[in-house]
Amino acid sequence: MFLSIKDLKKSFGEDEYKTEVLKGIDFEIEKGEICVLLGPSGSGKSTLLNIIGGIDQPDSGTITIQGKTISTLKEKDLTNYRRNHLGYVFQMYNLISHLNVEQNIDVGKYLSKNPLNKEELLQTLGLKEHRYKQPNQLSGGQQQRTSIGRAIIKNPDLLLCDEPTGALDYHTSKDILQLIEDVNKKYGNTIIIVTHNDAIKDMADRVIYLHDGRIRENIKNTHKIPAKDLNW
Ligand SMILES: Nc1ncnc2c1ncn2[C@@H]1O[C@H](COP(=O)(O)OP(=O)(O)OP(=O)(O)O)[C@@H](O)[C@H]1O
Repeated sequence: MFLSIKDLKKSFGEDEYKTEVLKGIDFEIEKGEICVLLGPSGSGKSTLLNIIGGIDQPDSGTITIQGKTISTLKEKDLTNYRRNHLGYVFQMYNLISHLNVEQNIDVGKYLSKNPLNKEELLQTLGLKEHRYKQPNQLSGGQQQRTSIGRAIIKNPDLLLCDEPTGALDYHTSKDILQLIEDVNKKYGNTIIIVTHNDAIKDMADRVIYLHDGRIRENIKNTHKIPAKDLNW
């Protein structure tokens, strides 16, 4: 199994201010799967993604990725884990404003021992003719393409996407979802997408519904459809 999560718990605050956000999460993801994480606002999706991404620590429980338990790693090993295995895509792109498209993608490249070919990736991303533009000269979709490029150039085993289409209109969202699908097909990365958009579940291999800090449903989708055919 590529990713295995067992009895993961997390709370914030103390004593009477304590909120249990994850109340015992168990699931597994196979290598190369696209997993969509759905659930109402406040159900714990981002908290779970941040723990898998090594940005936050659980109170208890284990996360194992390719046989390595990451939930007990110390800071230095956690940094190496993030650097060598993870890519992160956020709703708000988080590009560096004074760097152009290519330089922003290079930020990811420098972090890797084994980066993908940049020319080929720029082609896949549809960014070749925009490579010398700065973020403020790009549309939202082009900015998100750049941020996916930055995350994917190091060829991470695991790509974590937190509301990757949250700031985009319908057509641009579908473009970005198709790009995520292309990347998954071409490079075989395992992908977790957190979203409020229920329609995205149809392109996933696995759909997990969180509700109030617990998994309400964990479904293997055997009839997934191409991102271009999604409708909402
Ligand atoms: N650093 C923190 N300190 C205190 N409470 C937090 C912290 N991070 C998250 N929470 C709380 O944990 C709960 C779950 O938040 P989380 O962001 O994981 O939910 P979510 O399902 O991603 O929500 P949304 O869909 O609105 O982004 C919320 O009640 C939130 O207020």
